[in-house]
Amino acid sequence: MVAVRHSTKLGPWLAVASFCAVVFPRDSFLAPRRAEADRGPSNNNNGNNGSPPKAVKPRASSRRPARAKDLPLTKEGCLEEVLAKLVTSHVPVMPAPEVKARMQLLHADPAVFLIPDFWPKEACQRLINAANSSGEIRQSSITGQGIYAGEERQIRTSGSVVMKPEMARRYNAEDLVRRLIRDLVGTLGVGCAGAGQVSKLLTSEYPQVVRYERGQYFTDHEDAFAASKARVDNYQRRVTLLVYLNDVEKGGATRFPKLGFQVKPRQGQALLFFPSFANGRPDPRTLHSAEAAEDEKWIAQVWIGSPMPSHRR
Ligand SMILES: O=C(O)CCC(=O)C(=O)O
Ligand SMILES: [Fe+2]
Repeated sequence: MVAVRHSTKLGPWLAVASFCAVVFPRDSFLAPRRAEADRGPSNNNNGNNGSPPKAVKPRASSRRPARAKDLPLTKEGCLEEVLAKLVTSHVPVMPAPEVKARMQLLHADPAVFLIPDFWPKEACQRLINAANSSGEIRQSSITGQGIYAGEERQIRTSGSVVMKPEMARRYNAEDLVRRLIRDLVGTLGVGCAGAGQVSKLLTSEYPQVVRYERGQYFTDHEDAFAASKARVDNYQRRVTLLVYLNDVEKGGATRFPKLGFQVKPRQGQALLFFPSFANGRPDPRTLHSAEAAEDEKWIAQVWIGSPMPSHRR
């Protein structure tokens, strides 16, 4: 198995607040630490038992909680039940009612949510413009055990810019970066531990903006760190949020080969899933990839993490 590291500086953008509706990232940071994965593509590179992943068509908004097609758990397919289970299995998610009404359940166990119209088109375009005008987009970083210089290009060929505060400020995107965290915590209620309380243990890595030019891709990988690595660093990724910043007509789908579906990028849509269990072990079912883009693709991406349970003080 190839071991992969995503290289992203960690910063406590996620301020801890009493009420999840009013959470903003902090401007001052604790000493940044490296968040590196040595967990990489597991064994499955070619989809689900050789059959091509099915496209997932976004559904129209509905006041009723959404149900995923082909749910592996027929009795647990209801959005409410999936949210209830997440509290103990992975991380609590308590979306605001108007968001919950729009949330689509793409997969029940493990939970994968799609939120159409998470961000307005104008905000998406502004973040693309900020990343573009920064001139700081570099080969997306992956280094790790067993990977030699140059090999990372075979695993991930996209370009990224890490939206650190000074960068966001310089390119007029500070409000958007703050909004990304605020929406993730305040609107989607990630980490809300009941009665509006946000877990004090969660922190956010610096958001990244990623560009895939024609032919660029990211092969099968897990976002969580190997448990051994997470224990040493006392940090594990708990939540992945991807916001698709543009419509991508051809290529660029996010694929979940073990779950048998893929998501076509639509501007403003968000994809939410949980790369590790509550006990800090990676959830290998969340293996995913970005298929090669034909049309240019832009995403914003943010990881929320926490200390490993046994290290909690
Ligand atoms: O671009 C995508 O669709 C997936 C990106 C991803 O998995 C990542 O950045 O970790
Ligand atoms: Fe990923």
